[in-house]
Amino acid sequence: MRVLLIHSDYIEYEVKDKALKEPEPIPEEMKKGRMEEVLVAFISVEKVDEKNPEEVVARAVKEIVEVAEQVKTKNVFVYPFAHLSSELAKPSVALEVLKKVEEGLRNAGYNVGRAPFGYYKAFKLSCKGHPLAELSRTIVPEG
Ligand SMILES: Nc1ncnc2c1ncn2[C@@H]1O[C@H](COS(=O)(=O)NC(=O)[C@@H](N)CO)[C@@H](O)[C@H]1O
Repeated sequence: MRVLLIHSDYIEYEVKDKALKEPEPIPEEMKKGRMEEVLVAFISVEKVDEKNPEEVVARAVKEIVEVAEQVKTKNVFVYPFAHLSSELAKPSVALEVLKKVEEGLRNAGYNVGRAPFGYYKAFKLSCKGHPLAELSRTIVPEG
């Protein structure tokens, strides 16, 4: 799994077209979204993660919580992003993993948003620019 973490004043997105034949079914209210004072986590789920998705989810939640504590935000936005890796997991696995990361962060007490999976989306992001505002993590299952 590749994670790009951007501490932002805001992120906003708008769903455009389908990027997959069968994207995640979403309610009308998920077609646009915005979050403020937020740690945005752009996540590419990788083929290697299919070996132990549970482990990768647990470690991703831990890494994201650590950064959220450092930058002092309780708001996290999970953004499915297929461009941080050339070895992507198949969409069915990727969506499940992303939903579990969202759930894990919520269980850790964070306000969590997530962008819809399998769509082309327009987005605007305002990076805060401080020394910890741009970080990345690579998580590979050991087990
Ligand atoms: N492994 C993955 N990790 C994160 N997001 C993914 C992954 N696979 C698919 N997606 C989601 O599905 C969308 C399309 O994925 S994609 O790989 O870019 N494109 C496609 O698969 C098709 N356009 C055929 O190439 C991405 O924008 C993202 O929302």
